[in-house]
Amino acid sequence: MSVTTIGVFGATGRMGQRVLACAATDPSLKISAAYERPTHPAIGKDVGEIAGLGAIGVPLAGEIGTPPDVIIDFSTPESSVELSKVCAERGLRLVLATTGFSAEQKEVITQAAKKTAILWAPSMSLAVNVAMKLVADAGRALKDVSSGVDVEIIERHHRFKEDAPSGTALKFGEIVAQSMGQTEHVHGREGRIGQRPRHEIGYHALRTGDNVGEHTIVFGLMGETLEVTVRGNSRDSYAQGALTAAKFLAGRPAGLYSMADALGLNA
Ligand SMILES: NC(=O)C1=CN([C@@H]2O[C@H](COP(=O)(O)OP(=O)(O)OC[C@H]3O[C@@H](n4cnc5c(N)ncnc54)[C@H](OP(=O)(O)O)[C@@H]3O)[C@@H](O)[C@H]2O)C=CC1
Ligand SMILES: O=C(O)C1=N[C@H](C(=O)O)C[C@H](O)C1
Repeated sequence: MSVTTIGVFGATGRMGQRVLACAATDPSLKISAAYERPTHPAIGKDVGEIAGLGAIGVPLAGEIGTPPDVIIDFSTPESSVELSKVCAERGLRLVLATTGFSAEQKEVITQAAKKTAILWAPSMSLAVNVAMKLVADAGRALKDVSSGVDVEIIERHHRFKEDAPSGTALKFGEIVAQSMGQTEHVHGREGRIGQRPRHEIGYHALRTGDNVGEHTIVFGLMGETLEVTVRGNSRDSYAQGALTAAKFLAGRPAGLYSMADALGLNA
């Protein structure tokens, strides 16, 4: 059996710890490194201890020393962008799961993927990526309904989330616009007086408690409503997806890959 070595960037965060925990039980993976910012108070401590797994012999590092086969990143937009530049310079493969990028930051990542293999997805979840296919199909089927179809996207996440709407909600909106042709993306309805125009997609973000992530795409027709909903029950859905992505990416040439590639959903 071939073994893929991974390094986890943002290792002490909510997602970083679940990635470490899931990887530790997978014999086809070896955790060889874990990173945080160089000034992080836990630098040098065993990351297994930090993640509640017991010691695994991997100290938390502030920089990339001997590189793993693939780095998995769940951190912040600023640190992810810097990481993508380092990966491009050193030819390191990167699973990039962070969300909340500006247009300029997205361009830096896109350029980095010309020099190394980057799998970039706002959701590593299998169910979410299958839902993306369903939503594209629904959009194509409903695009020409003469009385019009209104699309609104509702997402719910935990109170600690720092970006809104979620990267996944924005991706769902992109997919809907590609399949149906809406030209405007509207966030909330306050101050929007008058009837709803047809050419917009509405986004609504809720932040409550410890919700690990829910997305509902509402297609409102005259006389009926179609909704596609995905609910995360545990962060392990994203962590397992990121590990699948790392195994897929190992040994790949430079380029920008998606979760649909890793899951074989493009076939
Ligand atoms: N694609 C997907 O499937 C998913 C994506 N996400 C996204 O992943 C990101 C992280 O989420 P979550 O784990 O909840 O967030 P957390 O805030 O819990 O974790 C982020 C971690 O990144 C660390 N970090 C910050 N700066 C650096 C740096 N320069 N170098 C290394 N590490 C750094 C933080 O450290 P410190 O605390 O010191 O700042 C923290 O430990 C978010 O953008 C989220 O939206 C989340 C779930 C699923
Ligand atoms: O911050 C989170 O938690 C999540 N973020 C991602 C997003 O912004 O889409 C993915 C998932 O929904 C969890």
